[in-house]
Amino acid sequence: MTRSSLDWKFRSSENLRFEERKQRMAAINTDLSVIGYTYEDIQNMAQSILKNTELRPKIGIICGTGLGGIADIVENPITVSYDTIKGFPVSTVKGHSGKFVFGTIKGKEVLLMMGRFHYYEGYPMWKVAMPVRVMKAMGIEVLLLTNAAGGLNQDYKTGDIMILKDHIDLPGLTGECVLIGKNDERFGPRFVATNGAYDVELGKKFLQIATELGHGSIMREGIYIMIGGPTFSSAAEARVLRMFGADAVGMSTVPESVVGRHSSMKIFGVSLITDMVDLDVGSQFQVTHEDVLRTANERALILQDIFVKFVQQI
Ligand SMILES: O=P(O)(O)O[C@H]1O[C@H](CO)[C@@H](O)[C@H]1O
Ligand SMILES: Nc1nc2[nH]cnc2c(=O)[nH]1
Repeated sequence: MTRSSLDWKFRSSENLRFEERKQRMAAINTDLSVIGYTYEDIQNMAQSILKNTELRPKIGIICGTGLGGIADIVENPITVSYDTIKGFPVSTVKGHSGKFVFGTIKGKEVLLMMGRFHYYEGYPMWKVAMPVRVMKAMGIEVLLLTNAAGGLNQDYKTGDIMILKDHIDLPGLTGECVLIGKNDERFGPRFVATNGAYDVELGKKFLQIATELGHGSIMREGIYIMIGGPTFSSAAEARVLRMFGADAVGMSTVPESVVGRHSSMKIFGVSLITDMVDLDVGSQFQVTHEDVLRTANERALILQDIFVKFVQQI
């Protein structure tokens, strides 16, 4: 290689590095006022989805991992696949099929999200919960959140069903709150209280229905903590989460709950305890996504029975 071609190679790789550095700086200095979808984007998405149906449900359900079976109780379903909605993210996790389902449950109109978005999929936090704004724009007033979670409370068992009393937004506490960015007051206020986010009456109703159906012994009420994932917690980390006061851990729900609250929605949350988190440092037990899906599948019918009655009574 001649000296001049070597020079050229060196200079072009320097230029590349400079360009890369410039791009990185631009990303770091991203103007927060342009992050996210505008109010108009959200309205447009909502209107385009609603073109598929005459239904105008007020109850929205987000199905957790492996909990898409809730859709089996929907009568006359009309599905709208996420990939047909311009600007909508796509589901990438097994157990999240990636579509909206409109229909009725015992005559009551509902909208299901079969497939949510998680931070660990690579979506920025504001995108993870953006569909909640779309649901609000479609007329949803009551948001029912479901998830698969690991049990931290040692009194819990795999297969238990935990009604959320409260949550801990671990990403939010460490600077990844879903509401970071310029606030558009048409979505909700700049500052929003998140205490008391989970509707007490809805919680009581769910518990009562589950108990009447004979499932009282597996019902729990507790606190959900969100971690970013996709790693399941180490035993030492899980001990910290338990010390924080959490009863169950998962990688979702909290951003949706916060955005729902910001949008003045009534919120209910329920976790299926798909596995018990190992708190024993040194243990070789390794939970898998398949374990989570298996428990979700085993409890599908019970959750369906409870949801039929629950939705009827909202
Ligand atoms: O929270 P959902 O979506 O139910 O899923 C839970 O299950 C997955 C892990 O198996 C994680 O995504 C965790 O958050
Ligand atoms: N251990 C554990 N189990 C889960 N099941 C669903 N999510 C989780 C999680 O974050 N940790």
